[in-house]
Amino acid sequence: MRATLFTLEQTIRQRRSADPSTSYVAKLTARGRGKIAQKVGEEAVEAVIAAMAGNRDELVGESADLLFHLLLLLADCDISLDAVCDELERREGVSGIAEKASRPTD
Ligand SMILES: N=c1c2ncn([C@@H]3O[C@H](COP(=O)(O)OP(=O)(O)OP(=O)(O)O)[C@@H](O)[C@H]3O)c2ncn1[C@@H]1O[C@H](COP(=O)(O)O)[C@@H](O)[C@H]1O
Repeated sequence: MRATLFTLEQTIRQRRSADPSTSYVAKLTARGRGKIAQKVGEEAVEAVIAAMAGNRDELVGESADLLFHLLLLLADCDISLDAVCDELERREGVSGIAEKASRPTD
């Protein structure tokens, strides 16, 4: 999975400057960060709807759409997938319950 996402990240970075008439990545990039962010939100909602409907095939497809558009947004913000993976690795073995309990209270 990680290799697939890294390959897709590279493809996205290469396609950002392609001809928008032949590249969806270039076309959406040209529409601006707000539009890319909006697509991430839409795909997330579609994934949630598929999950709640119990539609596994739909959820797989919408999850792929979501990951693709998230990578596009990260590329637009010049944030590498490596940075996100590093953050996830930093969290490995730390229970979400324990982490939340250790936060300073306001
Ligand atoms: N993984 C994907 C991928 N997943 C989804 N999509 C496109 O994302 C778009 C999302 O479709 P939607 O119906 O949600 O959106 P839309 O048709 O733009 O509709 P509106 O936003 O206008 O309402 C579709 O055009 C899909 O084809 C993708 N387009 C490209 N890739 C990868 O990116 C590479 C480069 O693509 P190009 O830049 O198009 O060459 C490809 O080789 C693929 O590996």
